[in-house]
Amino acid sequence: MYLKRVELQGFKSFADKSVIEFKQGINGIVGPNGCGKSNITDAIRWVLGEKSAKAMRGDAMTDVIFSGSEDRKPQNLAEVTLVFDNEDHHLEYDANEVEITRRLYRIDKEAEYFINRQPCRLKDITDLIMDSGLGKGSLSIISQNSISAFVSSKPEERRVLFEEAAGVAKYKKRKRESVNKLERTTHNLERAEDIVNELEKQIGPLRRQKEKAERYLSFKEELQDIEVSVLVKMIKDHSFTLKKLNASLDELTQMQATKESGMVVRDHQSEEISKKMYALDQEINTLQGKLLVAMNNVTNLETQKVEIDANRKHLLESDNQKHLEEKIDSLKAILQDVISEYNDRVARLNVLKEEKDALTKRQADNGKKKDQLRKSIEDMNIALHQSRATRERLKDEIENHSRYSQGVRAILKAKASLSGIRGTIGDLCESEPGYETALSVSLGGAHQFIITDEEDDAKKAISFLRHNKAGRATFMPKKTMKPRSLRDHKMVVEAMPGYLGVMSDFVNYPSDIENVILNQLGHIIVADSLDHATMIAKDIHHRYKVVTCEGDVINVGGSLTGGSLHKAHSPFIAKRELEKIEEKIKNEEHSLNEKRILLHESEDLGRELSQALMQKQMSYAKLELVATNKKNELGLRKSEYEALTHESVELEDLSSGSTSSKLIDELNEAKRLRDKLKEDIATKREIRMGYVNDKEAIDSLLKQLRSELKDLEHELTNQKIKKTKLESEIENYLMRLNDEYKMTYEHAQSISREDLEIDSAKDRVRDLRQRIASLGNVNVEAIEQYNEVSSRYEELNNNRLELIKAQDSLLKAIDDMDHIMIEKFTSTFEAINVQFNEVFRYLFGGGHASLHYSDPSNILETGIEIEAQPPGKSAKLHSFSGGENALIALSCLFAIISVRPVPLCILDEVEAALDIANVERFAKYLRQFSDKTQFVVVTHREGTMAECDLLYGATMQQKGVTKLVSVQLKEAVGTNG
Ligand SMILES: Nc1ncnc2c1ncn2[C@@H]1O[C@H](COP(=O)(O)OP(=O)(O)OP(=O)(O)O)[C@@H](O)[C@H]1O
Repeated sequence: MYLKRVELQGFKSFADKSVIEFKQGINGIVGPNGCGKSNITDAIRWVLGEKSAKAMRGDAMTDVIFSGSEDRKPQNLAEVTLVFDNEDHHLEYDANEVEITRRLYRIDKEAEYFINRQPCRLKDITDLIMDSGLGKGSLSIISQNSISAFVSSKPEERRVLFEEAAGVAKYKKRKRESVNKLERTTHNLERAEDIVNELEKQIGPLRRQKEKAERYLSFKEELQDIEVSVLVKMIKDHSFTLKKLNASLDELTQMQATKESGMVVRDHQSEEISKKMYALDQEINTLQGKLLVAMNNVTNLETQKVEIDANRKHLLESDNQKHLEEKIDSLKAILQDVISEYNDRVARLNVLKEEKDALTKRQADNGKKKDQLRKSIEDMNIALHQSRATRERLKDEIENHSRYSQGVRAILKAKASLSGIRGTIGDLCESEPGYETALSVSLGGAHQFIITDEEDDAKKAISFLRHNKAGRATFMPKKTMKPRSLRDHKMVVEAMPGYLGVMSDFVNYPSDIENVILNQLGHIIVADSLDHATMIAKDIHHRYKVVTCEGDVINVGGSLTGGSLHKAHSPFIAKRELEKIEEKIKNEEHSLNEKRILLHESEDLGRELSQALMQKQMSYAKLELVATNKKNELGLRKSEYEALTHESVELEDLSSGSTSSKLIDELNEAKRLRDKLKEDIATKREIRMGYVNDKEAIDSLLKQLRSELKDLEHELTNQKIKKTKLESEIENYLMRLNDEYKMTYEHAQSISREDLEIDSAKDRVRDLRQRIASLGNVNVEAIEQYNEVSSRYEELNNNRLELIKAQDSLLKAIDDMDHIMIEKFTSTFEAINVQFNEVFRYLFGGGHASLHYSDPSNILETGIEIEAQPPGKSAKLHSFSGGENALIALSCLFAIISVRPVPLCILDEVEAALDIANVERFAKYLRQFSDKTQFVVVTHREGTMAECDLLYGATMQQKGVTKLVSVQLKEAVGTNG
């Protein structure tokens, strides 16, 4: 490696661009004082990284910029480039030629550095030349001043040269870096240890808190897992029991109602029977009065007849023949009476038969009527049952929202625990009669939209649905919703045929939700027919929806929707249907009651008819016996008559020829009346007896019913208490699910465990609750805090261990470097020491010199002492002459170069103080080393010039501006001269 070229511009006295080519060997620069020779050495030192303005012989670094002369203006920029031949790659740079440039601007004092024209940092330059022999402290640039100061300088200052020669600068720099690093590492380690200690203090209590929190969370988790399942199971069991209880309650209520209505009916029946019995008693009394009269009448008539019969008997029994005619007449009269009585009985028998037949027929007719009534009551019962089932289904649809989506149902169920939920549009409004279908199609699915008080209520409800995975719902905060209307089109449509109004006109709703209703329905037109609807829609350019009462829709934009509507899907239609079915049930119940009354009447009549028939049959049988007796008597009288008259007579002849006596007719009539009254009284008594039995049966039934009803009421009260208890327990379980676990029952069901044994699960819940309570205050955040602190602790502890490792390896590296440096330094020092003595002896022509460590115990920092004894003199450095000092310094310089050759050495008038003989010796040394070291020598001495391979003469042809020209030795001597 050697310096090929120096290019300067604007640097000190080099105002113009100057290029100085150098060769290997010895390059001399000569010229008169002050013409700028040393500025070249300054330029080289500057590029190689000099940072001291003083070393550059100025006050500030900008002093290196050409400051102007009489004829030239100052310049703003100084730039110097050194071009090195690097074919041997002495400089660790992958190029055969290395250009190093430094530039400085006056105005902003900005410095720029380049290596091979690539911008770089100053450090890159110092790193590049380090250990190349060109670095700071090397022998590359030695001035007259430094030569003369060498001997008198401090031993420690001198050491720098030896270090450079020993090539330990690199290690020293690395050591310095390592030491700095070690300091930083130690500092960091101390800090890390402080923090680690601090964290160790925190981590213990935090760990305990964290473990407590973890126990708490694990208990909580297990508690939730079990308790949710327990609650679900309890709700399920309770609901099942409640369902059964409800069914039983329904049955009991039904029974109660049946018994109550049975009682009312029986009471009424009993009362009716009492009335009838009273009426019968009245009738019987009257009849008995009449019977008494009739019986007296019969007795009177019979007495008269007995007298007549006695007279006749007397006449017949007398033996007087002259009275035979009278006897025959008397017997004939008797016979006629018997015939008359017999005929009367036969006639009465016939009447009784007719009456009996009539009663039998009436009884049969009444029986048929009863059957018909029973049949129609049965049919009406079935119809009523169906109507009631329809009513229950509709009620269930309306009350349990079975048609609503899952999300809407979940919100309505949890309504009590959520704030501001008013209900669905479908629940809150009702249509005017006849507009149910129109309202249904107008709202569509919006009847499920949930109205809330505030927007916040809707947000909370949505987060509730999300948390419980309970589906979706649409919410309409009543304060946020904006009402809609037909605006300017209202006037137009109002005048159109078939326009009935806007949908909201036909809806009843609470006043506070008006905005919501107007938002949904305020802009929907209702028309009376599809034709009119089409016309209206066309006229308003299909801007608004038009609906008809039949449910046809003309949508915004003009599309049409229509057809039949599934009624069950509309809450409004369902409500109307419910009203209708209620009315129907009322009518059916009324008709059923009427039929039941008719049946009772028919049953009563049946009973009366059968009693009357029975009496008739008894009367008939009695009369039949009387008629037979009369017939026998008649035979007897006829025989008596034939015996008396000695002739056979036909009864018809006797009866036709005679007229019945008035008495017999009266008697017959009296007996008929008496028998009739008796029969009537008997019939009425039998009926009354029937009523008595009925009343007794009814009264005993009433008694039984009353007692059963009492039992029923008691049972109902018990079951209602049970029901209330069950409901409140279910409510309580649901609240717990909601409050403690923020869950809907449906969600809880989806995650609950089926495999739990309920009693042991309940025990576990109790146990866990106790454990949680016994934990006291728990800081759940401690887990996060502990994790943070512990990971920080771990990180810092690792860091600390890394730092300790780094510290160890730095210490080892420093130790290694110290060993290398000591080894290199001592070996180099010793070699230089030997050479120093030799060069000294040569330059001084005898004597001896040596180098010593000022502190042998500390090779790494020891200074270098010089001991020199020129021939015949004592060894005291300060007493040497200037020339001797220079010779000693040069001895050392050459000793060093001989041990560790440098590629470039710039010597600025170092031999100025030597005598001619010594200048020559000096020059010879230069020649001796010039094959390994390139010399640039600034000199005034001819002896030196004579050894130069190339000579430059510095001139100032223009005042203050240096120019360099190549000169021959003779010229050079002249120039200096
Ligand atoms: N910034 C600058 N601008 C212009 N000229 C400068 C600047 N700095 C120094 N000089 C001039 O450079 C000259 C000194 O140059 P230098 O020291 O290189 O001379 P020299 O040839 O080595 O002299 P000697 O032989 O006496 O050592 C002075 O005349 C000084 O005015």
